[in-house]
Amino acid sequence: MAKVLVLYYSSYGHIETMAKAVAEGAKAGGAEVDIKRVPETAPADVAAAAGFKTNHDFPEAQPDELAHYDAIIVGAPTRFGNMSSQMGSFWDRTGGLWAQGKLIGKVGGAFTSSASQHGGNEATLLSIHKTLLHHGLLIVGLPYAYAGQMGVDEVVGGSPYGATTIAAGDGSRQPSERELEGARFQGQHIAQIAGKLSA
Ligand SMILES: Cc1cc2nc3c(=O)[nH]c(=O)nc-3n(C[C@H](O)[C@H](O)[C@H](O)COP(=O)(O)O)c2cc1C
Repeated sequence: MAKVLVLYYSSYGHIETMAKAVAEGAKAGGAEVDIKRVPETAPADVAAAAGFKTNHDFPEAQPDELAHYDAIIVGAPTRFGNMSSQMGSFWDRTGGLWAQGKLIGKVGGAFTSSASQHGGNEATLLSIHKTLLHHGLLIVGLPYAYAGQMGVDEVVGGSPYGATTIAAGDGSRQPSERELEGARFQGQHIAQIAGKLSA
């Protein structure tokens, strides 16, 4: 059975909701799944002023734990077209793992959230992909087999680079069922591939 880690950061809960859906899909794909978050790095006064979440459903990850998994699926909100600095800061602590090649050959994926439909969500996914590639992970996105990413009948996230959701400028929009289904699809797809590679 493949072991999958869903590793996320979320200021307002959108990515946390997506992380749960990714994990549901990975479980359906036959994997043993953990969900962990990376630590908040914003100063407490900045986090409070911006209304960042302080109650979290999942424990903090430690960099060394990444080596225990067959697949790592990373979720972080879009910040000026990049992964959030909290997630980047976590990966900045993985130099030791990189030096030992501990993550080479594992399966990786990315999902994100952005305020607007074209606010840089694909660029954010690629920013996560770059980090995973430097560590030697094999990148898996959200294939067009998930047809819910197509169509223009409603606002919908999702791209071949990974699952996404659109939060709106004030954060009022929550992940739609179609976006959550994309997250589940990506989780299941990655778990199935990791299962084959680790068999
Ligand atoms: C400093 C900062 C920069 C942001 N940059 C972008 C951006 O470039 N494009 C965009 O669409 N949304 C941007 N956003 C909105 C976030 O992506 C949005 O709050 C997030 O996706 C919500 O996910 P969360 O609830 O998991 O934190 C930014 C938010 C902050 C606080």
